[in-house]
Amino acid sequence: MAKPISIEVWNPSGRYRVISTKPMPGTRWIKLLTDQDCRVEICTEKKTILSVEDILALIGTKCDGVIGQLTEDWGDVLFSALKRAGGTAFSNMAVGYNNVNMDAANKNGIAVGNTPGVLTETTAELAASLSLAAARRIVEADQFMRAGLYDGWLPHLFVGNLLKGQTVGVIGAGRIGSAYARMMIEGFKMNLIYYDLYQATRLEKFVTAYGQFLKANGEQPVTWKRAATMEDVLREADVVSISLHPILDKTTYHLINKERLAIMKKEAVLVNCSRGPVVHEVDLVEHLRANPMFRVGLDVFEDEPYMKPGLAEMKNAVVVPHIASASKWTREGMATLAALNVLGKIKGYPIWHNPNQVEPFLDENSVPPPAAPSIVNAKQLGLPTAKL
Ligand SMILES: NC(=O)c1ccc[n+]([C@@H]2O[C@H](COP(=O)([O-])OP(=O)(O)OC[C@H]3O[C@@H](n4cnc5c(N)ncnc54)[C@H](O)[C@@H]3O)[C@@H](O)[C@H]2O)c1
Ligand SMILES: O=C(O)[C@H](O)CO
Repeated sequence: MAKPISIEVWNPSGRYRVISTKPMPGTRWIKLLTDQDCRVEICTEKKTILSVEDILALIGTKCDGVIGQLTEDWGDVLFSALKRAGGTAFSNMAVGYNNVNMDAANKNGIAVGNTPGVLTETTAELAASLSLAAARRIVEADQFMRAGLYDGWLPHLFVGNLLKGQTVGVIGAGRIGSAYARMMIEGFKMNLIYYDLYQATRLEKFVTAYGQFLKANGEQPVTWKRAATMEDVLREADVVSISLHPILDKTTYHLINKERLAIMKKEAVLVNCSRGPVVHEVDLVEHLRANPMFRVGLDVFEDEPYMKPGLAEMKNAVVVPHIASASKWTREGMATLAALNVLGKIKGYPIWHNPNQVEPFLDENSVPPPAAPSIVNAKQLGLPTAKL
């Protein structure tokens, strides 16, 4: 489109022009901006993914900050246009920011925000749901019922995997990976093996304490192990969940490929709620085809919104459209954090000291702290941090 036509404007006389490239859930984020002298323009175009040209037209000649989406390509073209328009702030409405070229943002002096924490539990719950759905063949069984194929209980009908006492593997035991691990350990009494560049001390302490609790109650205690290599996790785990860092670089791109799939158990479950390109999807389809008892739960895909040929036909794959953070509370909270990131930078507020603790910004009954909740390039831009 030459110029976006559908724009919803809030507080037209506001001093700072803030654009949201999509309508976002809730209205708190709009009020927080308009209360602080922002004119908020929301692009309401029906098109799902805006192109760079679309966003350039939105930015125009005067724009202080933009709230964008993970589907958009934020590189030098957009950041330099934002800079020319007088802008200093951009925030993804997402914790992951692999759609953002950080070098370009730094070069143009644009602060880049993300939305950690608020989506941790929601995303972990979806990863747990996919683990169960895949292990217990829920989607396959549902389709079978709806097709009218059920003609009575059978000993072999949709036999799946028991989770209790099995080993859950987590690759990337950060916020989401640790929350997922706790759900699987507490809920299904699974043992843990994880791989991360850093030690997940709190998670280890939790598993130790829970194991002691189970033992004191006469139950089999759960255990944990920090793996020396990712291969150890793949080899030992019955259910593996990937919950890695946002940056897709040579350490995370196609991390799960033919060779690594081959070392997994034949009846393992693999869940990906991180980013699609972490898994070599063509190799995965081949592996699913050759190993019908191997199952996968996918929220993300290598070439979203598309799936690689063959994946849709695989009965041993459960696929959902990137909905891991899709609970009402979380999505409204993500919108709030993204808006406050942009607002904080525009107003010259300091950066919040701990992006793992963003609760004070999410309490609807109080005024949020005068800070930008999470700016990922604060250090590079020399922005001050504050504990308020
Ligand atoms: N599917 C979704 O809707 C959805 C929702 C939220 C987050 N995500 C994705 O999940 C990611 C994780 O989010 P988070 O809040 O848990 O982030 P986080 O930073 O708390 O955790 C990421 C963990 O990965 C580890 N890590 C990074 N590179 C690694 C490597 N090469 N090998 C092993 N471990 C590595 C980090 O040390 C860290 O502990 C996000 O960046 C995003 O891409 C997806
Ligand atoms: O990175 C993220 O936040 C997700 O992919 C969307 O919630």
